[in-house]
Amino acid sequence: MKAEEFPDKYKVAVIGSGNWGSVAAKLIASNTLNYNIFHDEVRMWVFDETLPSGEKLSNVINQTNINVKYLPGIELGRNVIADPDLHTTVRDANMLVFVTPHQFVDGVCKRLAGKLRGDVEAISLIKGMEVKVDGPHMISSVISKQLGVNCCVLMGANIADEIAEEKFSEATLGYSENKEVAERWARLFATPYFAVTAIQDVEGVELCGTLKNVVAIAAGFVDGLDMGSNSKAAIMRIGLNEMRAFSKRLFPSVREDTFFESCGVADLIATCFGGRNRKVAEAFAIHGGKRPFKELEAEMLQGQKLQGVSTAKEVYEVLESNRWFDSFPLFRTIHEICIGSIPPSAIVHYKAEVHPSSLQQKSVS
Ligand SMILES: NC(=O)c1ccc[n+]([C@@H]2O[C@H](COP(=O)([O-])OP(=O)(O)OC[C@H]3O[C@@H](n4cnc5c(N)ncnc54)[C@H](O)[C@@H]3O)[C@@H](O)[C@H]2O)c1
Ligand SMILES: O=P(O)(O)OC[C@H](O)CO
Repeated sequence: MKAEEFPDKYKVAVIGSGNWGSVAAKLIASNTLNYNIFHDEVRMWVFDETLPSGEKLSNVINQTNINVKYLPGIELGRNVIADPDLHTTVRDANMLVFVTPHQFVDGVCKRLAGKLRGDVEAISLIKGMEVKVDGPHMISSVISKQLGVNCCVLMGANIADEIAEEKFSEATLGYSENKEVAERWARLFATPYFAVTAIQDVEGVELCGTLKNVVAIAAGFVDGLDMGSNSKAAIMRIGLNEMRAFSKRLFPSVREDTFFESCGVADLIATCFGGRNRKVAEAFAIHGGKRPFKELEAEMLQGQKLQGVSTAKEVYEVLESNRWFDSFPLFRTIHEICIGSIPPSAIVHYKAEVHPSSLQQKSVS
């Protein structure tokens, strides 16, 4: 079925083919076959690479229907077509799913600007933010502004490998205005094992997904130091409070109940127990902070990317430029540990600091 033969049907393209990108393509591909409103074919952009066998990853995906590097052992669906060319991937599409690691999205958008259909809707599955000279920018707004498109977000307690095996999980779809568009996205993703709830709070949903990766780094430090469950629970509680306070300072419109959706407390729990950020941060602490994250990431994740370390830096830059350090001691400490300024054990000592301002309160005039 060619897109030009059925102009009224929605045509989906997935931009990104890592661990979560491949699972997203699998979920979507099952639904484009199920629902008549979508074209069957799902084109997935592959940032191509040569495998140890000498073959191109995109060719192997098309021959085997499996992303052998980022999601081995899982069939994506025969209607998923891997495409190493970004422009042919999006050429006919009017539903674009962005799912690259966050550090690459700016470059991808620059290449796409002016090359899209006029009726494009976008959704971001990317957990991260960008800090530019004029301040922080959520990834959905980078996509929105650079491409002139509306952009929803989909976040949640979604460890990709578990969803690939069709184990039940939930996700939160954040939208700003158009409920009909949000419902179309929900229909594209939802399956009996992947429950999607749409809420009108795009910034809140995206900030939850972004900031929980920073807290997961702290949870990994606690695990690496073998501090036990009480310390880990304390770090997660303090982290959730800082997530909420930071989100509300950036966007006062962020809704309180968003933190109780899958994108909030549930993703925090999933990531602090089962995620890659936790795992690599644990190794960092076991090595006493002596082996840099970049080295551990390359060794342990085999091409998959951490988001929490760079997000911790981006959050730190926001705290610094706004003089917010006093209100976010955990976020501040996490970044300082990541860059080696203080040891991993500082993760539970930051609260013991005595600030000059607290001493002043006791002085008698
Ligand atoms: N993996 C998960 O469990 C999971 C779940 C939910 C959300 N997410 C989020 O989804 C986003 C994507 O994560 P992922 O797991 O699909 O990716 P990943 O961690 O598997 O990253 C690897 C991908 O990055 C690509 N890449 C490498 N260099 C590139 C470049 N210069 N330009 C463009 N692409 C390049 C690789 O080709 C590969 O597709 C992240 O923001 C992540 O936080 C991940
Ligand atoms: O593996 P992580 O730490 O990147 O986390 C994966 C997902 O974001 C969990 O929802």
